[in-house]
Amino acid sequence: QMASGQTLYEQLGGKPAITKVVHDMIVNVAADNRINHFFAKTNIPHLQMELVNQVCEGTGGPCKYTGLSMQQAHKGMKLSTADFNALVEDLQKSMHSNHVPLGLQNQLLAILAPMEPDVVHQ
Ligand code: HEM
Repeated sequence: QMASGQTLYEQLGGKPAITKVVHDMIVNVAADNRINHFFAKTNIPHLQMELVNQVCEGTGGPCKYTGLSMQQAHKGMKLSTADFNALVEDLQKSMHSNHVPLGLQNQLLAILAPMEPDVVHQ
């Protein structure tokens, strides 16, 4: 998405801002009893690094996501749409507290939403 010649990556504030939003989302997930059990054995710094690169690349930034496919990454977790929506809420809370404008929030969510079929019921 280009608006006023800027990528969504640039409009979000680049890698520092994306790193902050992803970090605070993970903090929200850790406090979210609906879904935090899924992350009990997860290497959180690694997950954060992968997520930042994924969001950076997906929004037009100069990064390369090197992790697993979304289907592979969530295989065997048997995630539901409710789990997916809980994580999205935790991301929205993070974007809100980091003062990401609603239009940009919705653009990022529109990039993530199509991944749902690869994440849930795997
Ligand atoms: C659009 C939504 C989502 C995206 C973009 C996403 C992205 C990712 C990425 C990039 C990884 C790292 C893959 C790797 O290590 O190579 C990952 C791992 C993981 N995801 Fe997601 N994810 C999403 C939804 C969810 C949901 C809804 C849950 C659970 C409620 C979840 C739980 C996990 C867990 C537990 C891991 C770590 C697995 C491990 O310990 O290695 N994800 N995800």
